[in-house]
Amino acid sequence: MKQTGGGDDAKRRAGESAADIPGDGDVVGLGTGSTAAHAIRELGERVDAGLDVRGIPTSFQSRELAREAGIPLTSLDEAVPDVAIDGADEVAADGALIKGGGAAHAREKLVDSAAERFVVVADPTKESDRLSQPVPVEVLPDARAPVADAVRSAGGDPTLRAAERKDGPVVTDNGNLVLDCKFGTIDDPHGLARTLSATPGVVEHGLFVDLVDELHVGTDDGVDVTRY
Ligand SMILES: O=C(CO)[C@H](O)[C@H](O)COP(=O)(O)O
Repeated sequence: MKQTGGGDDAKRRAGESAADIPGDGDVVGLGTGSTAAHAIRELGERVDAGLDVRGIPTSFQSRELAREAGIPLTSLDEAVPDVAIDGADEVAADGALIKGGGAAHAREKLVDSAAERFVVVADPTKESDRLSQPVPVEVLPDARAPVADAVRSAGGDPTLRAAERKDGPVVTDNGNLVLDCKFGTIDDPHGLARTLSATPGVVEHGLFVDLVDELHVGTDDGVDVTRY
């Protein structure tokens, strides 16, 4: 069941709690979204105070934030992340996630799955018994129609994500489009993840299964930590 108690304070508590994790010498995957942004800003404060870390951003947004926060950057070509800190749109009881509300899930999955330890930061509104939010699917621009057909065949209802401040679709940092695919309650996230991954033209989908090591949920007065 969905929880109440969200809001920016809860997100900040979660982000600051996760920013406690990296130690000197660590490489940190920097997630995307408003909750991960709190972690990035807090990490920046710690870098200012002498912490020696390097960040690997998961999006244009997290790169900009990290630069502003003064976090030195590196890439997956140079280093393996010791820890990745990232947000989520929905977190199931077993730690399965839906991500991609910011259309950054392709690079997020790349960085988060490469990390030795993947830490999710969230507020209580993201928690759910079973996943039921639409699944964002990043597609090559030419693949929009065939992927939409494949999603329908898999029982989903795809909608091309529209941009809010321009006419036309959202274009990802990778130059692709996003289909938000409603499947209702997802009974078999592993099976659906396999089906989407095997569909030609799909760059990446927002189902993150068996990836999370730790969940930090900010509450009204603290942070609940779950380890998987
Ligand atoms: O997956 C994401 C971006 O692609 C974000 O992590 C997700 O949308 C959560 O965002 P927020 O912390 O702002 O609620």
